[in-house]
Amino acid sequence: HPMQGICSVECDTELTSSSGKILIKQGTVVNAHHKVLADVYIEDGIIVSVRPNIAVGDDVKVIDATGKYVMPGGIDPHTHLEMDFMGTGTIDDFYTGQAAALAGGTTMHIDFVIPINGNLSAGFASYVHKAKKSVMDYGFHMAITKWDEAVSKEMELMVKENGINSFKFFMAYKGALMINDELLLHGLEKCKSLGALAMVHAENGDAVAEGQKRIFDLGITGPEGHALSRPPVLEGEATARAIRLASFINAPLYVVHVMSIDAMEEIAKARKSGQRVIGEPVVSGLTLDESGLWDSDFTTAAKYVMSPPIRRTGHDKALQDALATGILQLVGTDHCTFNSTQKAFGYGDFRKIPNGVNGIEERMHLVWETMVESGKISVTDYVRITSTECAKIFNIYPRKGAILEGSDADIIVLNPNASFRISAISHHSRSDTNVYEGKTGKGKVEVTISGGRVVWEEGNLKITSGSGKYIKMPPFSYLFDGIDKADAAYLASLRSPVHRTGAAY
Ligand SMILES: NC(=O)NCCC(=O)O
Ligand SMILES: [Zn+2]
Ligand SMILES: [Zn+2]
Repeated sequence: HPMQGICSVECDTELTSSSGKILIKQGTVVNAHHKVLADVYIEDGIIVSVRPNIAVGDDVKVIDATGKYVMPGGIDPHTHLEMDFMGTGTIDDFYTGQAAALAGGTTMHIDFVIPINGNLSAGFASYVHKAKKSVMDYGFHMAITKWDEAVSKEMELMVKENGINSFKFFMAYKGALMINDELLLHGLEKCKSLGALAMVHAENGDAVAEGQKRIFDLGITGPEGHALSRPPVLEGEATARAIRLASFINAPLYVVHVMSIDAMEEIAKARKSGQRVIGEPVVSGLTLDESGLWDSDFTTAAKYVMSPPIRRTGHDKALQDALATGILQLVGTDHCTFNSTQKAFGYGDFRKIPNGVNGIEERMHLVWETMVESGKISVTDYVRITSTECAKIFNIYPRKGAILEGSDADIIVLNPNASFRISAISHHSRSDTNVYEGKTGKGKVEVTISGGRVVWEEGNLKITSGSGKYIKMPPFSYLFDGIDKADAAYLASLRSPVHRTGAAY
């Protein structure tokens, strides 16, 4: 049964509730650009009105948000639900993963379609099937794992017909998902021509394989070997290489799961020079350090294995500061959950521990605690880095990522005076562990509204399998504005070499 492993969930089989009328009263409505004391009125899944003192009839459900923040639901740009990976499959599917998301205030996520034997259409069809049980809205990125004419043609199809506007290139996972520089160059060219965003997992996969052998041969076989075998320098190198190749092509670039100072500084340097590079830190990198990997208990240590690895203390604070100052732009989770039985596949050989950690349920609370409660950023910036910026980058703003008239009614009510506590006992993921076990903080998502339905209230989930919609994401986001002009200026400048323009020069 799909409810298995989900705590306090009530099945709502009546889809009629989707056309409910809701009034959220007296809250502080926060958008990325502005916050204001106002009411929000919702009908048929859409925000109809945002202004003070909205009067309504008895048929409207009223939510009192006095003293609370009313914000766009979170959008998680980076998840892996029901993904086949490292000889097993992630334990959260589109039902349990999304249930967890809604309980934590996230109302949309973008998952990575993995092609089947390099075939994009087959991969897409398989993810369409997996996502049938969705309980909230979702979009897709797609990984590119090989290159030929068919792949190039299919990328076009994915963008023009299937609503995909971003492709991920894995520079690591040698012998599995990894691509080489030649493929990355082809991919960048193709992405640019389609108005699709190229994303990279930036680690030097050849060096990682060498590092793994070196550490294993030294007799270090436990989870700590994972961190030792792929140090920050390998993330910095690949990030720099991807950035330079993107500059050579003059294509925008999105670096996923930025885990180290080394990678972050490459992004900072490129952005300072005017290059369009987006950096996505993830909650694990922002709030954890590698000490868990040294736990003497294998099950505890193995749960922290993800790639790039969670780093030594210091990287976390530097990533927080980079996020606060705009060097990094939005926060993901890389939710890629395996239970302790799956993690145990790597007992005695850290190279076989399935890579990935949880976070889809915890992101909104942990970012609030780490960034807002700590005084590092404003409430409006919180909305920007958890929702609005993602909607803009993937070209679905202001349908998503805003509380504006006409936007989708994906909304959370956060009580800044209540507190949260994270535990595998009470979380909604199917996993039996949680890398944030025991973390507490101020700020609690008390209500989640998804597509105009109240799905999370008073600690209860009320969700309907199949109610989530696939959100098609159109190409040519703001990141592509002016790219053609820069290209034209570069071409013209070739005639007078001393005046050559372009980031690569
Ligand atoms: N990050 C990780 O360890 N697992 C998910 C796959 C990826 O994003 O690289
Ligand atoms: Zn990755
Ligand atoms: Zn990932």
